[in-house]
Amino acid sequence: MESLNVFKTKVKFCGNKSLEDYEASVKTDADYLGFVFARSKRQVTPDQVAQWVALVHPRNKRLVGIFVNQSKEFILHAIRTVPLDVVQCHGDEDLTFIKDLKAESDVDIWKVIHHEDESTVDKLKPFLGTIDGFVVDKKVGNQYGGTGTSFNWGHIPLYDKVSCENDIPYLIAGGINVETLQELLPFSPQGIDLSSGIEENFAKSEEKMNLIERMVREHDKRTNTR
Ligand SMILES: O=C(O)c1ccccc1NCC(=O)[C@H](O)[C@H](O)COP(=O)(O)O
Repeated sequence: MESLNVFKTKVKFCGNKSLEDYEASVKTDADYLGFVFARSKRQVTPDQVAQWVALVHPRNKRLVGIFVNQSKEFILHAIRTVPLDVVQCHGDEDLTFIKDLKAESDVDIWKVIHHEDESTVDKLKPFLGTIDGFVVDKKVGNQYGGTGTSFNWGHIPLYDKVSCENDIPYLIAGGINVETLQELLPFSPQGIDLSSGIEENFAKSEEKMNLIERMVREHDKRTNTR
């Protein structure tokens, strides 16, 4: 019988920007698949994603829409078009915006915090009690995500504490790939979120995704048997 306290690191494969990317990600054991509806080299439209999901069932995965400072009307349109489970607000959206969005939709709302220093964690405070989860990422210039750049992971315990105290999940994002994951796993983040690190020639690589999953599973096995 499985122990009740088995810990499973959540995995999100983000930035699926073609049917081929989506099909490759669906085959994995990831918990979440992400689609960037914001301006980006990975930008997709709600209509495109709706077509892919109609063609290939997402199995047991939760679908996450990524938005950066976009209108509430556009986000609600995306929710009506794609069976999204989560809206990830990846820009400078404030509490009023998130409360309005929550009032008009029944999806989970995650807020992204861009880590700068140890005080960044305080930026989460106003959102606690409203958001359903958060993602910690790294902003580079005016690029809000998908940069392949990581922040100082020594600060993860600060975010972990907020997550435990408020009983909300979080993912660590930014610059995670098959090499850097070795340095990240000792911090035992609750979940990881990857985009550039699972690409090869700008397409999702099944090989990289499988390797990432294997590394995470081995880490979980070690942690759970400690
Ligand atoms: O992936 C993008 O192009 C992107 C653009 C603008 C905002 C967010 C974006 N991605 C959202 C994600 O959740 C990524 O997984 C996260 O930023 C990590 O990206 P990476 O450093 O490339 O792994």
